[in-house]
Formats: sequence, C-alpha cells, structure tokens
Amino acid sequence: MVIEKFLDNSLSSWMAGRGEHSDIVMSTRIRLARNLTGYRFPLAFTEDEAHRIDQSISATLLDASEELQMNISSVQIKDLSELNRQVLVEKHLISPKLANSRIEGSVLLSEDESVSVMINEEDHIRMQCLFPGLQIEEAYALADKIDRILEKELSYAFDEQFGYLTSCPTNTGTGLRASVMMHLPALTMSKQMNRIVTIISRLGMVVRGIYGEGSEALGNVYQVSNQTTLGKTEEDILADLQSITEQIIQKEKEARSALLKHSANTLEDRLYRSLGTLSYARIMTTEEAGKCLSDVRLGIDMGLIQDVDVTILNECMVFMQPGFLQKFAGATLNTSERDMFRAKLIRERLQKMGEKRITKGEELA
Ligand SMILES: Nc1ncnc2c1ncn2[C@@H]1O[C@H](COP(=O)(O)OP(=O)(O)OP(=O)(O)O)[C@@H](O)[C@H]1O
Repeated sequence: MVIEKFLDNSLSSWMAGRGEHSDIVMSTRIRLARNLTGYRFPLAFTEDEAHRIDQSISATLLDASEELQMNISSVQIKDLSELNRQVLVEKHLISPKLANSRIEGSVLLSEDESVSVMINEEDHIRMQCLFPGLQIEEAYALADKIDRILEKELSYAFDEQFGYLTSCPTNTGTGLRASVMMHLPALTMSKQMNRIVTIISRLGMVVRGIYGEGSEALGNVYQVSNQTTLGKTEEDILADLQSITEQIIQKEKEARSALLKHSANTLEDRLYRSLGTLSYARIMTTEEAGKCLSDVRLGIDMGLIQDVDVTILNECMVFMQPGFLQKFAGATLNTSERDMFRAKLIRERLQKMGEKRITKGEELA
C-alpha cells in the first residue's frame, strides 16, 4: 500500500537535510490556506460537498504532478487506522484536526514528504512546503507554484478587499503562515526565552511548541511564525520572519559563546551526561529524551561532541513519540511501557551508529 512508505520511516528527507543555519534553524514551513467558491466552508458543509471538494482538488493536484515534477500520492484519511493517523501527525504531515476529523478528507504527499496538501481540514485546502534549515524564500516559491497551478483550474474564494477568505478570520488575507522551527537551547538555559517571546509577539509573530498550536517546546525546539496575515503582503510577511529569525539566530549564537566562555567545563559535562543517558538509560520519558537530545545536538553544533550524526537525533525526536513507538512495537503500549521502549530504541539507534563507527575505524586501520 502506498501509505506504508510514509509510515515506515520516521525521518522525512526535509528533516535529514542541512539547509542554511541548520545548527539553529531545523526547518522552514510555508502554509497556505485556500477555499473554493460554490461550496460552504468545512465548518458548515455537507458530506456531499466534502466529497466533491475532495475529488476535485485531488484530481487537479494529481494531474499537476508532471508540471510540478513530483511524484504525488493521495491518501484518504478514513482509510487509515487511528495509529497510522497519529504517525502522520508526529511526522508533521497532517494536523491533529484532520487526523480526528469525521468528514471526508485526504492528504496529498510528495514522495520526499516536503509537500503535503490537506483537503477539508479547517479550510478546503491547507498546503504546506517543508524545507531543511532556513529557506523561507525557497519554500514559499514552491508553495506559490503549487498555488498558481491550482488557481488556474479551481475557483478560489477571494475578496478584492479582504484577500483569500478562510474559516478563521486570523488566516484571511494572504492565508499564509510562514514558520521556522528553531533549536534554542542556550537562550533557554540562560533564561532569556520569556523575554524573547514577549518581544517577538510585539512584532506580530507567535512562538509555539514543536507540534504547533497548543504544544509545548519539547527539547528546546520552538516554532516562530507570523501571527497576522491580513493587511500585509506575502513579501512583507516573509521579510519580517527572515529578519526576526536572523536576529534570534544571532542571540542564540551569543548565548552559546557566553556559555562556552563562562562555563565550558560544566556545559561539556552536562552534554556528555545527556549522551550517556541516551546511550544507557532503561526508562525515558518524552520530556527527558527531548532534553537529552537537545543537549547532544548542542554538543554537536558547538563542536564539543563528535562522532554522533545529527540526523539520528532528528530521527529519535520523531520515533520517540507515542504513535511511532507503538507502530514499531506492533502493540498498544501504556505510558510506562512506552518509556521503556523509547529508551530501548534510542539506545539501539546510538549503538548501531557506534558499531558503524568502529567498522569504519577498523577499515582505516
Ligand atoms: N518550520 C516548521 N518545520 C516543521 N514543522 C513545522 C514547522 N512549522 C510548523 N510545523 C508543523 O506544522 C503543524 C501545524 O502547525 P501550526 O498549528 O502552528 O500551524 P497551522 O495549522 O498552519 O496554523 P493555524 O493555527 O493557523 O491553523 C505542526 O505539526 C507543526 O509542528
């Protein structure tokens, strides 16, 4: 089944890539919200409308595969088990809202998982493009290309005064949410995050956790995105995010240098302790795993820890989530079973990498 290839691997290629500033910016996301004319919005539409919308958008996008030079697969949400839906949420490919939805909806995914188009979520169309590192313009260029192709064939709900019409007024206008996922351990350790969040929100941006609205900042990973979409052009929104991101990068770099200057030994000890915990612990909560993975990532990015591949940490960050754990275990696990299985998987993953390192060393010897 086509969906299996998206479910079996916890690491999407955009998570493995190393775009610009990837020591701090893990990924960039552009999301566009669109609706069609002639149908009620998802809050009020009928099942028949939902079905026709799904068919029409899916067919248009699948037809565009060649023009986009992309291999696109369509997945009906109702065909997925609850666990498989959860796994797609954990990979950031669908939202919890679509996963839990009872109306007909689907997701269209590009083979490398950098493009995901949700149909009949909060709006008829929610398309997202994900790129590694800081690549706001690149991600927007792709989203815009897909949008133009769809707009040629479909009639979008658009108002001359307000712009693109959406279910929630906060998305009306451009329908654009541009965001960066940032790893900010030094700003967190030096207790500067609260101040930074306050400043960012005054500048019309919002800071969310790793899984978007309502989620916590697990592993010192924060998502920064634009708050408003009305009254601004796409270019303004992108330029503002670029500028704020660059300033946060600078602040995080300064905080890292300060840590190194004033407490290098304590820092190195903490980072290696975390590597030890990940390598040997038998029970691990999501929170502890997030903290340790963040420490090791910081160690790698600061050149204090060598020989650990950062993509393994990205992979662990996804497969330590409840859905993935249960998929790998092939069984339903309660909280304490998950904590044990999480520790086991992370341990084994790091061990495997260690073995590869030894083999490589032996080959060289
Ligand atoms: N830069 C990013 N890199 C990777 N994933 C991201 C990034 N930004 C957001 N996401 C993921 O996208 C999903 C949706 O995020 P969020 O709820 O913030 O946005 P949204 O659904 O587009 O917004 P809205 O609140 O307007 O409906 C979450 O899983 C989140 O982790």
